[in-house]
Amino acid sequence: MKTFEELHTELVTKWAEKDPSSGTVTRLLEDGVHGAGKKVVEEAAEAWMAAEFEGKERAAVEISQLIFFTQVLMLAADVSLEDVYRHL
Ligand SMILES: N=c1c2ncn([C@@H]3O[C@H](COP(=O)(O)OP(=O)(O)OP(=O)(O)O)[C@@H](O)[C@H]3O)c2ncn1[C@@H]1O[C@H](COP(=O)(O)O)[C@@H](O)[C@H]1O
Repeated sequence: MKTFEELHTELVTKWAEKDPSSGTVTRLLEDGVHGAGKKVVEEAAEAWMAAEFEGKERAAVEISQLIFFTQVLMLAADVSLEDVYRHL
């Protein structure tokens, strides 16, 4: 288990190092902002459907994917946690 911030720190580090063992880094290099953005939209729809029709556990899984791909989009767009938190 990890928190939002812990996942973010891990992804930022792997992205900065262009860690070749990271599937996230590999995918981001291939797909960029466009690919990450499409995944956010896809996972948002899946999270909505799971929450409405599939119960709490499935909703939690899909929301975790939405969080992950939101963080991937942040990396792709060079948006930091501070950039986001400033607006909360
Ligand atoms: N939390 C995640 C995570 N959630 C989802 N995914 C990726 O997203 C995929 C799920 O997306 P989909 O359901 O759309 O699966 P898909 O069918 O393969 O995707 P498409 O065909 O749509 O492209 C998984 O197969 C993973 O590749 C994740 N990949 C990594 N993490 C975490 O990110 C960190 C870094 O991981 P690495 O990059 O693997 O080192 C670690 O803490 C991991 O636990």
